[in-house]
Amino acid sequence: MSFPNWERVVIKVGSALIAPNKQGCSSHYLLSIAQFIVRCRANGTQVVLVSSGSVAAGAHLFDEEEKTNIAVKKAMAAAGQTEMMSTWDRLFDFPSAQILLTHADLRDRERYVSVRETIDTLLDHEILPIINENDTVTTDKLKVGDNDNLSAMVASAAEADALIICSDIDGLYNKNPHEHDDAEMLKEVNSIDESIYAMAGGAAADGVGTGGMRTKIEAAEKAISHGIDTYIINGFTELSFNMLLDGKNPGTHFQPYDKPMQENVHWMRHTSNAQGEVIVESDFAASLENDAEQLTSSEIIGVRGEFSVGDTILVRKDDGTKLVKAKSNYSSCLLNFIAKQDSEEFATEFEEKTGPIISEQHIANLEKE
Ligand SMILES: Nc1ncnc2c1ncn2[C@@H]1O[C@H](COP(=O)(O)OP(=O)(O)O)[C@@H](O)[C@H]1O
Ligand SMILES: N[C@@H](CCC(=O)OP(=O)(O)O)C(=O)O
Repeated sequence: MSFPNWERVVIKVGSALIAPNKQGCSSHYLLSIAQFIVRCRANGTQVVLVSSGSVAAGAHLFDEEEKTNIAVKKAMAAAGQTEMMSTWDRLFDFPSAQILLTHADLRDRERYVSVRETIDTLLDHEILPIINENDTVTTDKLKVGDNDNLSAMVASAAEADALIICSDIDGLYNKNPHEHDDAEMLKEVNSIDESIYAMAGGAAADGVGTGGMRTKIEAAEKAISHGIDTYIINGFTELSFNMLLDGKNPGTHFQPYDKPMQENVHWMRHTSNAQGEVIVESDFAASLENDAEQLTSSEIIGVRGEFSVGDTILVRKDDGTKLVKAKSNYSSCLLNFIAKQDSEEFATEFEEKTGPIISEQHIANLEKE
């Protein structure tokens, strides 16, 4: 077998590979990853690196007892980030570039497109983008929270062919192998459902990782629905990378969808956050995916939250069933106003002039959830 015909890959590297002993960065495990990146580039495959490890790398600069403090964690990330970047940079004889992102940068369509353009431009100039979450500025509302999901969002934004998640374990097991001796590894996952999520536990309490397998499966789900081949592999061993270069699967492979979601629909479904909700009657029967214009103000029984024109909203039934996420052509203020009008004629006329509340080309269907 030979190296897959990937034009672009995203490689995600977990904290344990960068700062294994919580004593600053070590290049011990990074050498074989760096070598893999060099070989990919030599094969004509563009590489984007999503690297964790800033918190773990900066940890040794702070006292043990203060490490649970949020401000100190952010300081650890700020200090560790420079060390992590310089460790990677020393391993390459080509330039690298640092991109620090929060969820706020990705759920805003303009900023998302801007991130994508920057990644494209760096790759066109043979510069290696190295991406991490901007932990220093994030709050609960702004953050992605783990680099597994971040790497899937980046892989989608970059239109990558493959996402390779390098971890401290061989792949996904049917139960946490650190807790169950009889755990068995899955080589191939053809679809992700609740039974797959049920296998996944969190990160080890005494480890440096965040999210464990659950966030890796979330990432895989995001990536495969965009048609991206996804692997969870053991980044400690060079064999994993040699196998990938030979076109073999060294860990768990997640089969991408045959019919991937369109890029803007995928962004709405998996990256964008709903800024507000529009509630319709429980017996609302129209399929908004096929006919978005069925959502008129006369169907709306409630508007929740504040949103502006162009923001993503969630349309759900009164009984809680989620229908679609969609781009709103109206602000919450205006929708509230027309939904409260007694005269249906007024509302119909208004919408005829102003256009539909949501449009078909900006909808992600959630009915199967
Ligand atoms: N079903 C499972 N299969 C494999 N690992 C699991 C499973 N459930 C929980 N884990 C834990 O997830 C860890 C990997 O995730 P994490 O610590 O977040 O690493 P990383 O830093 O690579 O993101 C494993 O070391 C293991 O402790
Ligand atoms: N942004 C954080 C990493 C968060 C994270 O997801 O860590 P990991 O589970 O090791 O990939 C950092 O740089 O420390």
